[in-house]
Amino acid sequence: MEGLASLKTPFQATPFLSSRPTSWNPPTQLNFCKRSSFSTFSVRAQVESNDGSAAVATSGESVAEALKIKEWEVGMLQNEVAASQGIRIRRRPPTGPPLHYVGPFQFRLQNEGNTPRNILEEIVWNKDTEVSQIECIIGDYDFQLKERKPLSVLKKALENAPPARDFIGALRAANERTGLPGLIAEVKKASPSRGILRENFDPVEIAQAYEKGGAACLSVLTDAKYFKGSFENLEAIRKAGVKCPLLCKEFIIDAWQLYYARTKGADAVLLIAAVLPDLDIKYMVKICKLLGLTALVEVHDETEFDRVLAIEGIELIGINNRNLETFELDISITKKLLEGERGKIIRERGIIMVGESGLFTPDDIAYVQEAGVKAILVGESIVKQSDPGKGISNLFGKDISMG
Ligand SMILES: O=C(O)c1ccccc1NCC(=O)[C@H](O)[C@H](O)COP(=O)(O)O
Repeated sequence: MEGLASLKTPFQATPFLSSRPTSWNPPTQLNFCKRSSFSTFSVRAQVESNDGSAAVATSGESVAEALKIKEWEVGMLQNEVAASQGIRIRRRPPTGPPLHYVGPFQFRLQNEGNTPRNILEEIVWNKDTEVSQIECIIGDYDFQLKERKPLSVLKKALENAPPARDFIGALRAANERTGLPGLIAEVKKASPSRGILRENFDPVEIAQAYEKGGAACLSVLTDAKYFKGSFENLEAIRKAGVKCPLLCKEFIIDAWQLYYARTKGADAVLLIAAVLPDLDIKYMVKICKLLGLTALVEVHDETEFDRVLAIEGIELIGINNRNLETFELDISITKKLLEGERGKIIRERGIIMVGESGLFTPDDIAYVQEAGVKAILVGESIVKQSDPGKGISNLFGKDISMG
């Protein structure tokens, strides 16, 4: 550990939040990352030291470091805002910014708090790295979003995107046609809680089987690292002529992802209240409306549900029966959240409720329908079947296809 002290830069970010410590905790671990590809600016950056004195950085390296410090500060502010709304998921690791470079490696001294507290937090931290395209090795995984394009380029690409289709309309129509909750059938190869769900995974074939089997809409996993999904899958399903509207099942943390999803043919996106502060949800719901995307806002407990109900303009809310921090499944969560005053508000506003996760039998469907959902999101129980279309009739206990 002694040797690590010599890696410390004399300059650190000026603390701007009263609750934040003015210096880093003692390092417990050394993290090696591939050096990020900051361009070397010839501008001057001002960085303040712990004692408040300012220093001017002229080299590209120091500017890059100053930028990273600022980026880290923004992340910490996001964590504080989220925590004040009862959000347990921290947007970024609470470690200090990188402190030194040696050769092609960037050294970062880590605090004990740098370990994600649960799988959802790990996914979010990974997504933050992916989306901001900081090339980095996380464990043995070296990922970079292949197609990070500036927003101006994405906006241009929107002109050629296939038109957005009516996701809620499709769910309502299915519900009216069958008298059962409209099905959002999930195209998912793997998940953190269940591992590989289907070895022989052909997304287009599965999507077509779901459509034929009576699904109203599809949910397509696009996260690569934890779900073995991709935007190529989403695009391929859309291009294959599947008519069911498509939900891009992604961990959205940045509005850029909404534009990206739309250019790839998504009709709807998932916004997770356990991850996104209120202001982000409000802002993203507005962008979704501008893009013609439907926002499915997902909650898991009363606090999240009340936060979402306080936001105007939300038309589709999912109750996830799976606790994404512990993987625990309990379909009575749907019933619990829809009882009493909250259920009344939902009915008055005509919001469509979606029961998500852990639905395997006709009894499960009847239970959540009785609780008040007009739609369900189902993955495991149907994607694992050799014929996923047949999986749908098994799930409902009858054939719900159009015939
Ligand atoms: O399913 C997981 O392991 C998981 C872990 C962390 C974040 C999200 C996760 N799942 C997303 C979902 O909730 C499901 O894919 C979806 O609701 C379908 O659930 P199921 O029918 O139980 O496959």
